[in-house]
Amino acid sequence: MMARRLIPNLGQWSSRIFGVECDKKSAVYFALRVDRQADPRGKELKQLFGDGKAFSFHIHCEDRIQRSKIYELLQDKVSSIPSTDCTIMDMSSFLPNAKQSASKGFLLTYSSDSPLTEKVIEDLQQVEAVSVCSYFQERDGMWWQKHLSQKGGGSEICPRYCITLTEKPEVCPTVLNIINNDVFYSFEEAYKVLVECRDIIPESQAVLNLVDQRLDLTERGKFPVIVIEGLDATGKTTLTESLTQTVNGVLLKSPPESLAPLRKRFDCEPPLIRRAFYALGNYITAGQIARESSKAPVIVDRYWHSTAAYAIATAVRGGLGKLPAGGSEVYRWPEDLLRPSLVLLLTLDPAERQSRLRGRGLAHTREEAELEANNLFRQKVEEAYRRIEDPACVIVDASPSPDKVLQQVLLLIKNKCHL
Ligand SMILES: Nc1nc2c(ncn2[C@H]2C[C@H](O)[C@@H](COP(=O)(O)OP(=O)(O)OP(=O)(O)O)O2)c(=O)[nH]1
Ligand SMILES: Nc1ncnc2c1ncn2[C@@H]1O[C@H](COP(=O)(O)OP(=O)(O)O)[C@@H](O)[C@H]1O
Repeated sequence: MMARRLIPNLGQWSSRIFGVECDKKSAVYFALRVDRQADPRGKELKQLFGDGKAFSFHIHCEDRIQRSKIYELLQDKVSSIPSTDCTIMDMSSFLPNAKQSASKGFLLTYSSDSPLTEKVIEDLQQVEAVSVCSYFQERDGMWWQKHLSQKGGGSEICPRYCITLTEKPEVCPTVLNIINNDVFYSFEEAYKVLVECRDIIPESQAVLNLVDQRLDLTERGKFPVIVIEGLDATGKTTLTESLTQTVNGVLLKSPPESLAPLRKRFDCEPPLIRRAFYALGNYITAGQIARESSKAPVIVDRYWHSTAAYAIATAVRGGLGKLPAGGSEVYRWPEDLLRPSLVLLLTLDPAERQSRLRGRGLAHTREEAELEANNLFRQKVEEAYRRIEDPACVIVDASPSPDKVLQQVLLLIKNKCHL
């Protein structure tokens, strides 16, 4: 007997809002409606759902670790359909109160019959935590959302709800999702994620042990703390090493060496887990910065800007215009994380960076590969870097020779940190 799918009751759904990111520029929002009056504004829904078939997939799972794993499965499944057969759009479902983050999913529309698409829909209906809905318009002009239950075994329960266009919510669902799901704004929030995934990722306990042994110092010492940020192959390693020697400083990096053996394991996890790992790396490094900056200048190779910029650029689908505007709360520095004296962002034109990357060797991580394959992702990372505040990055042109870049940086440090 197939386990009965938990179809959310109307109470939970009656006020749900669905946001569909239709393309790089716009989104359509609709909500379930209790009354059943035809909605003359249905033409946007007609455009959204098209003349063919339309299905949405959402995850209903209380456990956020499981939810993040199932979302990756869902993403793999829907992206296995050739784009010639269908249109896939990001869809989020959320309750109007701004505190609750959205449940991420997809809207799939297609006109001509495609066995592969039908197979994917069939397969996803078998995944208990995935809620599959179809969308159709009746002769009276009303649009309906119908929940599809698993085939076979349980009896067909197919509740359906009227839907109607609704206004764009005050807080965009993707921003809701970023906070403490993709980017962590406190130590406790990141720590909780690793505790929750101990059962499925045994290495989490090793990370938690290292984090528990961290230096719980949060105050910067009397010497300057300079963070060097930038995309891969902009020259961070070269500059941090020469700069550390020149100022007789201490070189640190995030994630710290102690987490290096575990990094590969967490780099292949969903964003929720991977970012919590990197966030905890920043807190370990912060303790080391606090200790070392009481004795000498500290140079850091990547820190919170990298964690936030890569996370935001990954979480926000679509173009640069979809990034949260400057000043958004997603760009704010965690209150409990040691702030550096100065953050320098090395920038380089793509062609020069490519040639340095070739000179250095192949990309190692999935993220580095993504950076090279996806110009838009790279632009979003760079733009997210620039929008992070308190402290904001100071832009450095990294195209001159290593020595000239070093001289430029020494001047900046002298002016800004009186070193
Ligand atoms: N360090 C660090 N890297 C992150 C984070 N989030 C994503 N990444 C990405 C950035 C890079 O594409 C990739 C490799 O990071 P790193 O630059 O730290 O590693 P790698 O040993 O290649 O050092 P290098 O590129 O030579 O500075 O991981 C984060 O929070 N911290
Ligand atoms: N200012 C520079 N001019 C030319 N080549 C550079 C410069 N800085 C670094 N490189 C070279 O570019 C490659 C990447 O430099 P690296 O310091 O490893 O960058 P990152 O740490 O940002 O990935 C290396 O082969 C390095 O020798």
